[in-house]
Amino acid sequence: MAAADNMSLSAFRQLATKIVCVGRNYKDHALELGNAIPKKPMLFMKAPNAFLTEGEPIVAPPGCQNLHQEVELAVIISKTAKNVSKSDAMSYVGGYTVALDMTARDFQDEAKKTGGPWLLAKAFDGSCPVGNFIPKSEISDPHNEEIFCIINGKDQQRCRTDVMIFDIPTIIEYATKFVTLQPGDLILTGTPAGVTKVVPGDVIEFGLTGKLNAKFTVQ
Ligand SMILES: CC(=O)CC(=O)C(=O)O
Ligand SMILES: [Mg+2]
Repeated sequence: MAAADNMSLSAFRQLATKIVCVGRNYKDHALELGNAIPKKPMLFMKAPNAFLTEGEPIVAPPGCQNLHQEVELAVIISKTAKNVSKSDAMSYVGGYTVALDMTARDFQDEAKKTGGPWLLAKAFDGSCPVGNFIPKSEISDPHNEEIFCIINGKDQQRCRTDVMIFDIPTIIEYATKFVTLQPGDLILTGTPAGVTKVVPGDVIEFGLTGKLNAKFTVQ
């Protein structure tokens, strides 16, 4: 059995060396922020210092005035993956979770203007709250699920995963040409429309309909 199959959330969190994130993978979200639709997967990275699990508060990075939530289906890698073909890609998946790609939107807007990197906007400590581990066997088709995000009891994001622009095999094939993925690494597959500013006291619930619910509070 591969290393990350059937493991607990805390085990994969300990193994993970990185979180690879796909940007602009849902047309409606790219358009809501005035971005072009990408022709190939747009990748950036967070480090394990970004992980938050339930019970830990979401905290904006110093100086951020516009913190946004982005709910995303996350894929957990089960074995070392380098130059993986699309046809083999799903055998490298050990399970799933749902995560928030917390984004300091003001820092990101500034970086976009100056051509600077997104590190402070996307990879600050605690920028990746994650839900529980969902074993691969519980999801027969990750492109036929619904992700949701509810803020203070109100639906904020809800979308089926079949509309993602680049599917999971395409993302794994593309990413592993450049970056070796290790067991426990996460791929965040991008967010649909509905990102918004969150402030201290907000309660963010998110998950995969019928399969996962997670709840975090902004401090
Ligand atoms: C514009 C973004 O912040 C890209 C991103 O993270 C996404 O999920 O899309
Ligand atoms: Mg994102």
